[in-house]
Amino acid sequence: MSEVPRVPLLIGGKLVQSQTTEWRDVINPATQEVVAKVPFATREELDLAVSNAKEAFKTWRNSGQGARMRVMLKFQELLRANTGKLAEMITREHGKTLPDAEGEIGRGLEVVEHACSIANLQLGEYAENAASGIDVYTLIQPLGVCAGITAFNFPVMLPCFMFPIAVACGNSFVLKPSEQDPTSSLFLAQLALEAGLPPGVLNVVHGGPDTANGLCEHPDIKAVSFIGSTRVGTEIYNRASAAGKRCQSMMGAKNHCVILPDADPEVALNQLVGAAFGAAGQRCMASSVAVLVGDARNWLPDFVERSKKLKVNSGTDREADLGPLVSPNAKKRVESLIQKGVDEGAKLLLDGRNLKVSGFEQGNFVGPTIFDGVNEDMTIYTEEIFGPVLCCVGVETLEDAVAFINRNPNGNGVALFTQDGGAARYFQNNIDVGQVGINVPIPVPVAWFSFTGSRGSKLGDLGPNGKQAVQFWTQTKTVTARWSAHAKTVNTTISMR
Ligand SMILES: O=CCC(=O)O
Repeated sequence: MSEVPRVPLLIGGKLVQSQTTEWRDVINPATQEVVAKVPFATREELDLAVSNAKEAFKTWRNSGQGARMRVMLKFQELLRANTGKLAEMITREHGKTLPDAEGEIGRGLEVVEHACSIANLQLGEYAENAASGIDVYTLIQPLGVCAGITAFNFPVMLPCFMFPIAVACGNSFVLKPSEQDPTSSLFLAQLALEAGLPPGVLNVVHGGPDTANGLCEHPDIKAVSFIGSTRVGTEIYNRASAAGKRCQSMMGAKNHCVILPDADPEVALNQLVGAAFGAAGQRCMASSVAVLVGDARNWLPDFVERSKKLKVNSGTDREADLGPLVSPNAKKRVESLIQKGVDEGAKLLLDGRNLKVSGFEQGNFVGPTIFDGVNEDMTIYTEEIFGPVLCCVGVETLEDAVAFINRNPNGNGVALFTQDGGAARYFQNNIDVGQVGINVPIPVPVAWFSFTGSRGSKLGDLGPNGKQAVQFWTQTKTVTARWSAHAKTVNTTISMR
């Protein structure tokens, strides 16, 4: 029997085997096969990663912008060339379908492409003669050693939401990917080093809560970015902030999709099927609540029929629409929330429990599940389910829909389907959610716009990507400078008098 591979750490440009005694199994969610073992790094290993990053920062911060952009250009090329290999790693450890994995890599790639133009993004301001003979200008400088802590659901895209812009700005970085699917995140970092990042500029340490807390409290780390659940994100934000660090936590959600009766049903229903059940609902931007306005409520039977047609199978089947959930625990949690929905009186229109997938009987599968008659007090509405479960709510008017959504504490994403421009304009103006889709079900912005989830879905001012990412990973230094006039100029001036 071949031995299960042990996932190394990446410290100072080298892959190193952890000396820890604490290892966890990395499990294929479709088969329960143990595909790797991941270490929970020791405190010494975490410190070593940070000290390597600190050392590397001394020279990397003064490297030319052109040099940093060329590394990113090479990195995007390597990411493209290795998409197939990365996608297989993601599907093996996360479970999502290969097309979903490739889609995720594409979204990560977009951020790397954005980082290729860092010289245009990291520009300061200059005022000549702000006062007579005095110039004022800003330097947009890197912070130092930065850290990223990422969730399991996008093991390539979420790290890409962090380190490419951070290192392109001149920082060094320590990444702690999810211990549930670490292999693709590590390989991603290796590609960045192969592209030309000097040793120590990007390091990877694996682990659990102790490692995350260690990064939040390490005196040599200046900023922490987190993407994951609200519970963990709040803890990370509080710890990192108390330790005096800049922190951004992008967290849980309950994303509503409003369908007006004037929408094109073919478009709206198909898009909602994908947005609610794609990636098995394990994404912070999944549509988890459908708000059906007026007669759009009559479309529910049609929606249920469309949802029944989705194919649930191992992510390696390219025809599959949904793969398994990430772990048996995740499946158990989602199934118990479904039961809670039934117990609390919601109407179960489609039940995805007790699904057996032929050839993958051990997989953590849950099929598309639809509830109608959901109200604001039900647990299936108040909790983020993170599974393929859609809650449906009926309201009379668009104004009712907006009021209903604005009462929800989360503010990650929202969508509206309509053919009425005035309604769309009213909606975008009045909805209190940071990312709005108009006839677009999952409004994750392209990488040159920032990820602007809001309210309960976010802690910290600045989001990943776009201009906000550059602000997050840099500090502005303002210089007020007076130089006495050049001697020759002085003489000329005097002689002209
Ligand atoms: O998980 C967070 C991001 C997304 O859903 O695309």
